[in-house]
Amino acid sequence: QPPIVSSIIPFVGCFIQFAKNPLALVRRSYDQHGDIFTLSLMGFKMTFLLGPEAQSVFFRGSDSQLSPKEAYRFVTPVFGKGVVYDSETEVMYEQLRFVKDGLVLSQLKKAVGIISEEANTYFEEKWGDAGEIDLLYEMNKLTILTASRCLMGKAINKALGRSSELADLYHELEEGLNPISFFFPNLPLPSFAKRDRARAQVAKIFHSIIKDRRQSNDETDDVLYTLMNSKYKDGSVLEDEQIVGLMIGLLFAGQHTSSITLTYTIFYLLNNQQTYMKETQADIQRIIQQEYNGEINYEGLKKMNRLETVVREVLRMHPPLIFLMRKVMEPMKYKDFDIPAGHILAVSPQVGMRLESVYKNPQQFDPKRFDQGGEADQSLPFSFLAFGGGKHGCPGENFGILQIKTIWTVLSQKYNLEVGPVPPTDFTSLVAGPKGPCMVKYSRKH
Ligand code: HEM
Repeated sequence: QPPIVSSIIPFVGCFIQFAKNPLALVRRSYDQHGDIFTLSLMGFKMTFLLGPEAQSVFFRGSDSQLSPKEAYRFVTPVFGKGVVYDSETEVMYEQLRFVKDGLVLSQLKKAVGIISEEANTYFEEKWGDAGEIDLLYEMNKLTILTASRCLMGKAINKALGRSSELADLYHELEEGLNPISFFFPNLPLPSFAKRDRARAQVAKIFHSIIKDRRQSNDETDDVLYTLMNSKYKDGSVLEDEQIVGLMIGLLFAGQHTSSITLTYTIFYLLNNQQTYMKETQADIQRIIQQEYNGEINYEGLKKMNRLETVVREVLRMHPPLIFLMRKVMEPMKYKDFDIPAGHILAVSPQVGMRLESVYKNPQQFDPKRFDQGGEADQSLPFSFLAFGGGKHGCPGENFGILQIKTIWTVLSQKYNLEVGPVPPTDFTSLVAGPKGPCMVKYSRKH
């Protein structure tokens, strides 16, 4: 069996160190034991695989051997019953297929127009000419608007009325899913009760949108339309409850991950004025302004290579999902080690992408490593982990990156920003982002 990281307290094991600073513990254990080791946490055995070779075992495993469902069941209070990880494996695959069908290229192309329109309106209405804001909070509010409009059309703005309501409800959903909920999903915590109330309210709003769509015979071709018209292999359609759960799950998966990455991207760009900021803005001028006459579109954004490499480097250094997990269903082997059924198998994008053996000078922000022909092109498969990999790799990768690029393009053409140094990361929440508040001064460009 893999080496067990020693601890003095039986049962509790390394839990206290893990809860305080999980990444330091994982990194220390890697330095001591190498690419596979087990942490004992409140009776759970969590076996970590680190480095591309070990990580490939995680991503190449079949679902019957390495189950994401069994590891992620704790999200059910948010996603809902019968949705993705709470459904039979075959049904889960089909639901994930519907999601992928909803995020095809034609949808992404439309999304750029929607996102830039929403972002423009948001800045005009909320920001005005000058002021100071908490960037992370603002990007959260904005991305939930842009993403929900892309998923279910203008009806969401009408249904919400007040633009911050959905963001507030989502905040409560997120507060109710912290790392503790993985170990104790049913504790009677106040944040869990709040989470359940928030879920019921979000579900009510989404149900009303589905009902309106049906009654008005609206055939707007978006993700909601795709879900409403998808059929399982047996010919049945999704129940409304499942559609609602998938929409909640998609927004949940995509919102904080994107807004955190966007916030860090802005901090890194502004902290690298003479290099990456200059290059990125020159690209906006050359591509968006000159080539496309100021129109922000999919083709133009795709050509903005420097911005893309900045976003990828931000994701390497600050992946919002710091641990990915599967439950071992059948005993398996890695090198000479037997991993027994029942262990939770984990990879850590945060630790794994800062290994010196994988990326040179891993603590240094260097987007050029993602240039064509650069260092990252020669790296082994499963070196870049921010979007996971294998059959459960993120289906929202292109959408997420496009959303970040679009919002930055709108924002940076409108305002000058003044920011402090890049904030440290808060690792206590399930989705790890900059420690707030992230105060930023802005003034309109003339
Ligand atoms: C910067 C933004 C994003 C990051 C860093 C990110 C990261 C990830 C990662 C690491 C996984 C793999 C989880 C695992 O293997 O256990 C994942 C899965 C997933 N993501 Fe994303 N994501 C982002 C944006 C989005 C967006 C915008 C959407 C939807 C529109 C989305 C939907 C999903 C879904 C549905 C899954 C589950 C896939 C499966 O289990 O097969 N993500 N994401």
